[in-house]
Amino acid sequence: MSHVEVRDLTVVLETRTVLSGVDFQVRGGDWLAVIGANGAGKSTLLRALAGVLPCSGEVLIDGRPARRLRPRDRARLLAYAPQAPALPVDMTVFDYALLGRTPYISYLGRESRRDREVTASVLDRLDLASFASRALGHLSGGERQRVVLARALVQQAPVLLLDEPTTALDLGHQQQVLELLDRLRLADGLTVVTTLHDLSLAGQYADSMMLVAGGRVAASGAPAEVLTEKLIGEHFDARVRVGTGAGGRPEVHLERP
Ligand SMILES: Nc1ncnc2c1ncn2[C@@H]1O[C@H](COP(=O)(O)OP(=O)(O)OP(=O)(O)O)[C@@H](O)[C@H]1O
Repeated sequence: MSHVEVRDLTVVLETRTVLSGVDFQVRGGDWLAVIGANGAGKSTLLRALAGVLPCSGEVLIDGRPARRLRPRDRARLLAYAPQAPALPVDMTVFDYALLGRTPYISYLGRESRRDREVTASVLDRLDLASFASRALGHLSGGERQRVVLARALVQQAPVLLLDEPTTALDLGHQQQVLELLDRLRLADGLTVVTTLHDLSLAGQYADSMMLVAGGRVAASGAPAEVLTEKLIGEHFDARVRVGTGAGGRPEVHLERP
């Protein structure tokens, strides 16, 4: 299990400070849901954690500064699924997902039977086995989103960073993906950080939540501490009613003004 600690994370893009002084920790095997209004800085946070954006501050994985890791070692620890990456349209689903094995394949080497087995098994768990030889350009939005997630899972890293992993998915596939992540977390001790716009879903699955507003942490804690009518009203400019669902977890309902 890998513990993630972030200290004073700051990201400046062009001349704008998009994230400022962000501190948080995720215990190994826990699920943190990052929420916030459009433009709050959620994707930027995940990209900075994934090491694809320059940032200041510190990202520590099990106490080791991520910036000092070689890209290959970092990729074995952290897998990142962006929201809507540009995909090579002619590449097959299988070959794209297999790219997740890159950190395990030696330079100029070829993938092993195990690499192909891991890839096939993840595609199967995401209902993508029958798409394996299909070109990425010939997929629906939800199928593409599952393929991006598949590539991240194929990486078998102990920390998963997922940017809005369910936005394009139908209800059944949302449930399938979130349940799969939860099972992997419980069985393999994966540490999961997701951004999620669906606040009720976030509240159902996350151990802890962090509300980001204007590039800063506005609130963090257990789902019931973050999903309050007051905080949601203030930071999303939305009128909601927060009820209590299964297991005492908060459920957020939009109310007509
Ligand atoms: N290259 C850039 N240069 C300057 N500002 C940028 C750049 N990229 C993103 N931003 C700004 O940074 C802010 C945070 O963007 P980010 O994508 O992290 O938001 P988000 O919380 O993920 O939003 P959403 O919910 O809409 O996906 C936004 O105001 C965005 O316009």
